[in-house]
Amino acid sequence: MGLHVIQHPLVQHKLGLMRAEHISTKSFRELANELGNLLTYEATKDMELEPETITSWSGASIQVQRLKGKKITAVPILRAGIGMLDGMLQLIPSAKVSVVGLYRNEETLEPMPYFEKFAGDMAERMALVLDPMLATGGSMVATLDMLKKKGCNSIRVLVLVAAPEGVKRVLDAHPEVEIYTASLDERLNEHGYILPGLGDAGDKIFGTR
Ligand SMILES: O=P(O)(O)OC[C@H]1O[C@H](OP(=O)(O)OP(=O)(O)O)[C@H](O)[C@@H]1O
Ligand SMILES: O=c1cc[nH]c(=O)[nH]1
Ligand SMILES: [Mg+2]
Repeated sequence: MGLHVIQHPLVQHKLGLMRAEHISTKSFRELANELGNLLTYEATKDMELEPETITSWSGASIQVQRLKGKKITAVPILRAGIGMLDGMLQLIPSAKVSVVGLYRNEETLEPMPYFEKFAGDMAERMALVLDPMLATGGSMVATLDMLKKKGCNSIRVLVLVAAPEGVKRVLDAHPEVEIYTASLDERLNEHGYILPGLGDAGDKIFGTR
């Protein structure tokens, strides 16, 4: 499938609130987490279940469903991806967290790696990569390259806003990856910012603008 643009009304409403010019740090941060939660819900819709027999409250033996298969690691890309992490962990509280640190060189727009710390057994895990912005796609492709080097081959990407340029770059380099986003925006401006976009998501989440 490749790209999934989530049209759920709550997702679209919350993203619309985030686009306002004078949004506060508090509101932007809350909404990033709420959308992290809703995108996680959508991105895990097809997870496999397996039946298990348990003793229920009445003492009867009943069959229930439990999640089967791969363990999960959340992969927030520093800094801005941290803004979606709590929302994801509300739904998957037992997920391990692997952290990748990258910033974009403002002149060249190339990703500059500065940190990585992965969970164990990456080959056995499904990675849910978190970053509010998929712009040129450089940071995301660098992250996916790092994940694959660790043996991780089941990867889903969760971004609040995606530019067509970034989607193409990611899917050209990693065609099997699924991208979940609240919006496929119009384009990048001459500085590599997404239009209409959200502005600098990291600065808005951390209050450093
Ligand atoms: O698709 P790209 O062109 O690579 O741009 C997207 C990246 O840029 C932003 O991070 P930034 O470099 O601003 O770092 P920050 O999260 O620390 O603010 C954003 O959070 C992505 O990681
Ligand atoms: O629009 C953009 C592009 C990259 N990083 C951001 O925070 N915003
Ligand atoms: Mg930033």
